[in-house]
Amino acid sequence: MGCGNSKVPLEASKKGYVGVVQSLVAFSKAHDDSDEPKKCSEKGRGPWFSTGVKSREPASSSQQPILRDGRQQDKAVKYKDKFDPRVTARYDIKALIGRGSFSRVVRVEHRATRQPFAIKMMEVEAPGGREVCASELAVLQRVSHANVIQLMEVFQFPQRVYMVLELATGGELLDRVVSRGHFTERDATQALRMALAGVGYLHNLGITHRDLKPENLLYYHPGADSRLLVTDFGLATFGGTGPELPDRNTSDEGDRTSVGRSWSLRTTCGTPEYLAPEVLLRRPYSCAVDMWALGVIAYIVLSGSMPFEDDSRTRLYRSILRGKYSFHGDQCNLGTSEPSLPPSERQPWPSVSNLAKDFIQRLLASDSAARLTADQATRHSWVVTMAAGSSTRNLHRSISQNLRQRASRSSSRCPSSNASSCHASSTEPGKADVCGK
Ligand SMILES: Nc1ncnc2c1ncn2[C@@H]1O[C@H](COP(=O)(O)OP(=O)(O)OP(=O)(O)O)[C@@H](O)[C@H]1O
Repeated sequence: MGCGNSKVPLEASKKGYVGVVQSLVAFSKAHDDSDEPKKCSEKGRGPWFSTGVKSREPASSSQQPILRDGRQQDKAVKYKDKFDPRVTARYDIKALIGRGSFSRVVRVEHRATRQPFAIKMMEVEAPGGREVCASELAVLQRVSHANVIQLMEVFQFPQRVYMVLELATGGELLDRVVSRGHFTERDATQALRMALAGVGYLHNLGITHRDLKPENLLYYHPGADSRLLVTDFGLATFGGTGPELPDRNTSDEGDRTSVGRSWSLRTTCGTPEYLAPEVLLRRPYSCAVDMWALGVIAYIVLSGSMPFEDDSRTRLYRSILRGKYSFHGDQCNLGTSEPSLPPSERQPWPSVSNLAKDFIQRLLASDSAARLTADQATRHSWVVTMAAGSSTRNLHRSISQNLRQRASRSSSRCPSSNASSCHASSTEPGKADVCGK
């Protein structure tokens, strides 16, 4: 279940990782006209080799039911032809999972071990594909954490890159919220703690994700004890973490590599509803943008509605810059034509604790320097007390109702007049003049 518009892509021709796949292609052409994938047994030596299958325990086949097999399998047959035979010699393609802007993701089985994996096939030659692929690979080849999707092996050819990934079969974060019959603040903190663990790990490595949203948080398996995995590193970058740079304005037009929180990033990218104010203001920004996005995610998980939403991009950005959200409900939901629940029951916020609201407010702080870091967020009283306590207040009905209504009105979103009248200013006002330019 998705929340948000299509993403704002990486600005073209930035320095940094663009060159990685180019050099990979050049390397491949210069050294091997037969288009043979480069092999290596070790991670981290460079992007132009297969890393060899890693040994993280895959989900068992009994933990696979979420993938819808019928039509996907037919499509998989179609996509099999597009796969390089050197990949299909090793992996049996079972079903199509989904498509991204530059990618197709299929469920596969390792022919020798019968272990299930996902393969993300990326079109390197599509416009913009090179940058996205290079960013994703550069990050995936360096990470290993229980809450971050694990790269197992890579096959790289001039036109396509095949990333063999851990297979996540538990579905997206919000799908699970809806599919459960019961959802409490405690459940929310459990999910957020896992997301924070993954994001904190990335930040400690100097990586900023830049496209955190519920769709990019996948459960490893359908069981209640599943890990939650941060996925989709197409917009991720090295930088934005580490000691603050002495001169915040020295950055060139591209992102910089650096090793907490340095305001070293400049590229405007991400998904509109999740963009932090500093990104919209085109100021140098840091990994704090991920913490803002986690604030948006926390708001959605607890209410089923978006803190910032508008059909008009300009108005959406203006509300973000004004910090214009409220804990009083979502006018868009109130305005729907089939209100199967009375407004009081569509409003989870009166039932949500003040601590939870405080958590969100500290993440949705317009001043990025005041925003919680991943480590601070993990130690926030709401996360600590809810994880230890047993909150029984069931928010499920109103959250899932709101989420379903959002999904069903995706083609006819609520009138903007409603949206602009429904939010009260709650954080730093006064920045609206900057937006819409
Ligand atoms: N390792 C994985 N296991 C299971 N499903 C996955 C895995 N990786 C990606 N997916 C799913 O495959 C689909 C396509 O993912 P992909 O990352 O290629 O694109 P996207 O993020 O949906 O789109 P875009 O590239 O435009 O951001 C999504 O539904 C995603 O949840």
